[in-house]
Amino acid sequence: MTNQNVVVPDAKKGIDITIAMALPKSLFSPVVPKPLPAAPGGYFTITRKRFSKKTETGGKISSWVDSMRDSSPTRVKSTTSLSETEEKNSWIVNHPSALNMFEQIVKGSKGKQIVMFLDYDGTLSPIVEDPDRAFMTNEMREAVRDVATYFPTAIVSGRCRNKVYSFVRLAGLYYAGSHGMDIKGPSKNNCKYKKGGVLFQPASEFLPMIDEVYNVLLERTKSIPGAKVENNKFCVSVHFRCVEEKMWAILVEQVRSVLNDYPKLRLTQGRKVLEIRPTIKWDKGKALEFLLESLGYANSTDVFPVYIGDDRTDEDAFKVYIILYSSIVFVSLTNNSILSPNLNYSEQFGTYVNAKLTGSKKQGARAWDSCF
Ligand SMILES: O=P(O)(O)OC[C@H]1O[C@H](O[C@H]2O[C@H](CO)[C@@H](O)[C@H](O)[C@H]2O)[C@H](O)[C@@H](O)[C@@H]1O
Repeated sequence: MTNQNVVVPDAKKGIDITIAMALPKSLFSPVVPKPLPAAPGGYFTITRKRFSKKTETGGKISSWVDSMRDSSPTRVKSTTSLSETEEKNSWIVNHPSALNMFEQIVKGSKGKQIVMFLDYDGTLSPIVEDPDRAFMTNEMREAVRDVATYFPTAIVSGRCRNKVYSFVRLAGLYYAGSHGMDIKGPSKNNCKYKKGGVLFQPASEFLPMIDEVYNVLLERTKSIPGAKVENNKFCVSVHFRCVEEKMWAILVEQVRSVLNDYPKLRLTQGRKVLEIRPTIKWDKGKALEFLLESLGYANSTDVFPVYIGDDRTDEDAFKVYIILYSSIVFVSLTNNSILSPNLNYSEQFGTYVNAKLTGSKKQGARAWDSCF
C-alpha cells in the first residue's frame, strides 16, 4: 500500500536498528528530534512524589500557538546543521536511548513476561496529511503479527477503536481506542490469555456530549480552510496540520470558546492536533494498568511491559512504568518529549532508565528521587 500524502519520512527509511529476540527491527526507527515544549496551560506540573495535572484548557492563546508550532517534529532530516548535530549529540549523551540498549533490555526481561503496548499513529503508521489515510504497511502489519505471537500485545491509540482496528486488522490483539477509554480484548476464541473477551469503557456517559461537541466543532471550524474534525467516539480531534499557520490562533480560539460551554471536557495537544476529551482520570497510562491487570499482572514483578509511542499522550503510559514497575522499557519515538525539558525531568528520567537497565540500583534511586 502506498501513501501519497506522507508528510514525515516513512518510518521504513529508518529501519536499521537491530532488535534482539522476537522484536522485529521494522518496528523501530532511530529518531532524535527536537525537544517539544510543554503544552501551554501547564499540562504537567511536577511536585515531589506525585504528578498533578492542571486543567489543560487554560493558558494564553499565544502560548497554545507556540506549542502548536512544535507539536509534530519530523523524524528524519535530510540536512542537519552543525549546531543541530551538536545538540543531538549532547542529547544522546544525557538521554540514553532504549533503542541502543537491547542487550540490556533482553537481560532485564529474563524470566519475565514481556507485554507489548504499541501506539498507532506515528509509531506503526507514518504521519500523513489525511488522518483517514494513515495506513500501516503490510511489512509493519507482519511485524506486529509476529510480536503478538510471542507476547500479549495491545494497540493503544487516540483514535476510535473501530477505526484503529480497521487499519491494523489483526485479531488476537488488545485494542485500546480513544486514548484508552475504549478497551477491548480479543474474543475468547482468539485469545490465549486470561480474560480475553474484556471490554471496558470508563467514559460511556460522555458519548452524547462528545457527539454534540463534535457537531458544534464541525460547524465552528468549517470556515477555517484545512481544519478537520474527527470523531473518535469518546474524544474528538481537531486537526490543524493542513491549516495555514496564520489561522491557528483563530482555530484554537474557536475550540476553546466551544469548550467554555463544556466544563466536563478538557483540551490537550498531540501532533498537529487539538484533542478534546472528558475530564475523567483516565488516559493511556490507566489503560496500560487496566490491561496488565486483565492479563493477571497487577502489581506483579514478573512482567516486563514494553511501550512504544511517539506522542505526548504516550507519556501518561511511560509514567505508569516508572511508578509501578522496576523493570521498565520505554521507547519514545519523539524521544525527548518524555516530559517538558524545562522541568529538568527528562534528563533524570533518562538516567533512571539507564540505571535500571544496567542494574545500578543506587544511581537509579538517586535519579528517581530527583525527578520529583
Ligand atoms: O494515539 P495515536 O494512535 O498516536 O493517535 C493520536 C492521533 O493520531 C491521528 O492523528 C495524527 O496522525 C494523522 C495521520 O498521520 C496526522 O494527520 C495528524 O496530524 C496526527 O495528529 C488521529 O487522526 C487522531 O485522531 C489521534 O488522536
